[in-house]
Amino acid sequence: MVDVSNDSQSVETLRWRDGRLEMIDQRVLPARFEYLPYSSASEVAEGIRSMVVRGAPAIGCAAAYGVALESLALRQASREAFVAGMEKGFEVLAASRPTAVNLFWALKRMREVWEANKQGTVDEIVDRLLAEAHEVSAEDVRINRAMGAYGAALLPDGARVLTHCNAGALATAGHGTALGVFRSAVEAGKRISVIADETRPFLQGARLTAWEMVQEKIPVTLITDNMAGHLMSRGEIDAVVVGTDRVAANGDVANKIGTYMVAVLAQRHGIPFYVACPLSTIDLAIPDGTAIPIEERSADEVTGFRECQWAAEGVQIRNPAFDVTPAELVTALITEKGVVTQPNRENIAALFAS
Ligand SMILES: CSC[C@H]1O[C@H](OP(=O)(O)O)[C@H](O)[C@@H]1O
Repeated sequence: MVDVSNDSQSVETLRWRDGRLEMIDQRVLPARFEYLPYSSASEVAEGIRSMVVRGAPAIGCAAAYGVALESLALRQASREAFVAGMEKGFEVLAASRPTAVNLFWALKRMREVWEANKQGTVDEIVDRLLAEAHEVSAEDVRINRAMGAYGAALLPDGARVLTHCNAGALATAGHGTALGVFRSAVEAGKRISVIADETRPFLQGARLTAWEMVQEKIPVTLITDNMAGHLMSRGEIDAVVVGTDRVAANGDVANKIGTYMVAVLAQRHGIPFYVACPLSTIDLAIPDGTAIPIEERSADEVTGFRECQWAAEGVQIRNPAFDVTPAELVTALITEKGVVTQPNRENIAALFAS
């Protein structure tokens, strides 16, 4: 049992140690808890692509550090090689995964710092980029706590809340988005219990959400993905809270594959379906969910898990990693600026204007 049950924060998904980034290897949790070291943009990009780190906000934080690491790695290069290397670093990070908009939000933010400082000395550039990367992560935790407080107010004492995938501390720089709502509810004295979908094929629910909740002694029950409807029909689920990877301007929500099914079932049973959504995950440039790029991952994530392969040889495989829940199925978006009920183009735009 790893001791993460301290008062100040949940598990530290990413950390800066001795001039390099370290990230928890989420591919091997809960069997092993270990940090892997990163010293360049390309290494971080591979960590994002292979899901050492995953979850929209965590991906954004990792990418921000990837840019800062690249400037450190190029410190001794000629000015021309430094600039060329930095551009390559932005490019390789942007190509790591397509759906989570936080990746592109973070890279845009780091590029603004790069453009504003690239006439300065290399040391000045490195310092400014690293300071911004630290701020992206520190801000993420503050945002998650603000969002958590708004979300906690929506949950009645004793609520049994279903979540899908992992939108926890492991998907962020800390506290979590959907799981941040649960943490904030518990901090507010509410006796909520969590029902976690295992979330095939990468099993973020069984491996990550269950682990986070057990570590912090928040009651959690694991179910397979095909059980949610049955529990809802038996009145055993009071609310659903999930995270998101990208929300379109009209409120359509991209999230882990299987979320759409949960949303349809929730509507069928009159159960509120909430999406914990930092503003950094809303993409106003995308008009609706049909324009959100859906990542298709490798077949071997479906055919088995590590050494254990169960699918018939030669079978065709699909592995879309996300799906889109139409805005009309979303009861409310929970953001750091408040709760947006029945999200639509107008009230989302108003969020940014407020
Ligand atoms: C708080 S964002 C978490 C979000 O990211 C997950 O996807 P992945 O594990 O593939 O990065 C999933 O969609 C979660 O809801």
